[in-house]
Amino acid sequence: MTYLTELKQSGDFLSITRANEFSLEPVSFTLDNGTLVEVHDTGVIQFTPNITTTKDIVLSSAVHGNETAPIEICDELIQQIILGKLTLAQRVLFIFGNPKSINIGQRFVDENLNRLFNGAHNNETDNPEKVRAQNLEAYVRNFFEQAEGDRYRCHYDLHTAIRGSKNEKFAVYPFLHGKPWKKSQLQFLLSCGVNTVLMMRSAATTFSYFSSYQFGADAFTIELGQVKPFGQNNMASFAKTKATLTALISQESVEYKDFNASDFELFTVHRTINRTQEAFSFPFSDSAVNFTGFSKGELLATDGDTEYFAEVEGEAIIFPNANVALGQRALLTVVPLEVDENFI
Ligand SMILES: O=C(O)CCC(=O)N[C@@H](CCC(=O)O)C(=O)O
Ligand SMILES: [Zn+2]
Repeated sequence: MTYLTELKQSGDFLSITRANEFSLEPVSFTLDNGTLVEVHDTGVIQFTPNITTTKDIVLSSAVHGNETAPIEICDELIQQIILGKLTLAQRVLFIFGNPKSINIGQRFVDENLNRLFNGAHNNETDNPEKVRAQNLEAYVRNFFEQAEGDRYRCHYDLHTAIRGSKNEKFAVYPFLHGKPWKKSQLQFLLSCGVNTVLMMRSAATTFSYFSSYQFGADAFTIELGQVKPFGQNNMASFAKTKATLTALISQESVEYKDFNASDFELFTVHRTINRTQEAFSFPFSDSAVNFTGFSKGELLATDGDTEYFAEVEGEAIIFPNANVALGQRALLTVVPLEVDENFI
């Protein structure tokens, strides 16, 4: 096995992944502490401790290849596990989503991978991202379904945002189809340094929605800061996230700070604006940050002949991107949400 010796010695699964952009021969081996290591594919590595575990945890990064901070966090965790410096107490599946897009330093190669989940790939094979989405769905499904009994499932899909943000770290809570949001998850997020959460109000084709909807996992897209090239991330700003993830995977259980609604800024999606025309533009500059609020009646976007104006006072912009493919989301707007009876 060509890469096995290198992986055991260095723990550098990221470099092996980057050297194998589209596939990697599966291997498995056991660490001295008894943890089973299974490489399922390039960028997909599973750890199963040789003890009774209660949680199945998916940590994904590089679903967008230029979002490097999450990749660095997961790379460090994987190395620590393989080199025996971090002993796991739970089953963990790490995923580097799109290896070629890491290598070219771009959000994606042919198509945005994070719009292809939950079946949106249509089982088509016309580009590598569609193939990857199908394979990643299968790896996650196998990971969750091969563990027996009543187990806890979660999937944290780690990203960084294109723009700066008034609220530096924030999470997207996928649509739960009426099920209540969990305060315990907000406590986990707060421990990661994330105090801002957006509640989605419709189904999506994102990786986190897939795990939430299909497997009942506590799943989030987590935006940890702004996109930076490798080496330019201020890793100190991710210390709480890394420490919280480390505790999650290496402890039987984790205690978080008591829930207090005033610790959080919660938002709900007011609307989604898709780009339908080549001529799509925003009236604000590229330096306008996420969570910038607009006055009622202010122009938010122009899509061909259609102008979108803020419908409510303080309607705030999230993920504005005029360059998305036609038919895709170019802007979300959000309004504040109070903690109410929809939480357990
Ligand atoms: O900053 C941006 O414009 C995009 C950052 C990003 O990749 N966000 C995710 C959010 C996924 C979700 O809605 O759960 C994405 O757009 O895929
Ligand atoms: Zn992203």
